[in-house]
Amino acid sequence: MKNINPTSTTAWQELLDHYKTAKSLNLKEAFQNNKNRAEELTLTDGDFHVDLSKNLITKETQGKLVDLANECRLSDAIDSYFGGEKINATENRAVLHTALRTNNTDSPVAGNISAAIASKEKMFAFVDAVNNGTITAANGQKFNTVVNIGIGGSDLGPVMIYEAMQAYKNDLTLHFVSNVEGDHVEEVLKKINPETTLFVIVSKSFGTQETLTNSTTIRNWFKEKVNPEAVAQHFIAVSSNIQRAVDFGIQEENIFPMFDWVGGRFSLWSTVGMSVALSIGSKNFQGFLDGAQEMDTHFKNSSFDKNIPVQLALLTIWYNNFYKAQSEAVIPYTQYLHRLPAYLQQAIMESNGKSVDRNGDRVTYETGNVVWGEPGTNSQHAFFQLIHQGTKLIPAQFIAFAKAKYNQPDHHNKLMANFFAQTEALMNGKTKEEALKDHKDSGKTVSEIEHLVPFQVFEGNKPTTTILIDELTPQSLGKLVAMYEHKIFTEGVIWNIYSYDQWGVQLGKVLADAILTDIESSKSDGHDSSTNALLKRFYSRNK
Ligand SMILES: O=P(O)(O)OC[C@H]1O[C@H](O)[C@H](O)[C@@H](O)[C@@H]1O
Repeated sequence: MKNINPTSTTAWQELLDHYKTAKSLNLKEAFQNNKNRAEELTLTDGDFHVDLSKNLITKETQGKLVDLANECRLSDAIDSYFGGEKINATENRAVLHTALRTNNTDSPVAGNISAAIASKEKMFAFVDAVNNGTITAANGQKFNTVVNIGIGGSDLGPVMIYEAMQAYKNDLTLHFVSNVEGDHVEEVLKKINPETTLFVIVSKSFGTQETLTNSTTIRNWFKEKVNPEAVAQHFIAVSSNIQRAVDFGIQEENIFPMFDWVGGRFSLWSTVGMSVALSIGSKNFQGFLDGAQEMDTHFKNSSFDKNIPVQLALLTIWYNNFYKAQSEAVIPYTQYLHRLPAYLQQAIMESNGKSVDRNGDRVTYETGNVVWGEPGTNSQHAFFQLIHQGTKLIPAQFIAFAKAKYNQPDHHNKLMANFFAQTEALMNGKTKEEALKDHKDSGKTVSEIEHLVPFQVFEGNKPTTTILIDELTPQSLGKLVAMYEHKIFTEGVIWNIYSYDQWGVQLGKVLADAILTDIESSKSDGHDSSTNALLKRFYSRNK
């Protein structure tokens, strides 16, 4: 991939100029002045309807942002991405999570795709056998519980999908143990019957402290509760480090390989999805992969002005680098997606939280957007106040599904009414006149009204993107997640950073190990005075 500093492009300079006038865009007026605005700024792909028109852009802005993508050679970068070039240059690896969801082996990465298919088939054979009772617990009973032991990409994706796919799950109950906190593991062990539980240890490296600590504790507990011989039937592993998994005591046939060309935070399509596949069945898991493939095709083949991930990424660049927005919100209007923001936090912030460009130089512009969110309508009763009336610009993506899973029209209509009302209200705000009107016949005095009105005026003009999808299914969920993956990729290309390493996380691991050695010998004098005092306090109170 070419190393192009985005700020040195002509398009960037033009965007800087354009911003001087564009920043006074008033959305309400823009809609009044252009009856076709919604149509002109809406993108569709099958069941996805993505309305960008309530954003602080015009067709001209969009054109200039597309020029930026072209100058940054996004097209070549997409070819390198799907073509298996080692775009994760600092780790000398290709980035091929897209190879996990295609059956088309007529591709420059046919070898990777064939390996992915073989590994998926092994996973599906196991999933089907557990689901139909061919593979059983050591006592011959059907497994009724699965515990996924993993962290980061080996946890957040599977949890998010499991929660999202509740309407598709079978009678297996899943639990997730991720945090190294002993209390987390204890709380899960309290709820399960080891005799009918399958434990899935998920660790790409099989070297992550939290996962190995939890796995060891659970295995010891299991040996005591059941018997040591039964470990072979009750513990399986997903890893790219087969040897370490074997050394841990997992039978080789129960190790499901993953590949070094799939990054942890993009691995939910691989055998990392084992627990989820067990719970929704292989057919639904295949639907999830198929949906992602639909988005891959859309991303590869659509012109940039009609390309959903590209346009979403360009909006992020526009707000982040020109409006200087600090964060963006993702608000799914369904409880099923309550873990989507947490999942996206890793995918987005671990990928693009970088301050060094591809030449190894410190960037001179903002990268990596902060992302956060919670489901609507709950979040309306929590942090929406700040989006409506705070001082910060928080562009928000609103996601909803036209069709609900259960026939509760009263609920669904109310949910959707809120969904539409919020983006409209964020855009329109409330003028002084409108606020005054609300007090008509209120019985309040003029001075009481005048005192209140300034607090009840909303500036409006708050940007939102509406993503309206037909229905939450394995297919549409896969498509949605892939949409964000390609958005992340596009941002990384334009920011000229490496999106697929995470050296900052490694540093945290090393430092924790050093302090652990101190804690194990009750040492509290090797650090700064704050850390030394905190260690002392911990020793004295942990009794
Ligand atoms: O799957 P593992 O090798 O155990 O890694 C788990 C996690 O470790 C680190 O936190 C990485 O930054 C994550 O990207 C990864 O998902």
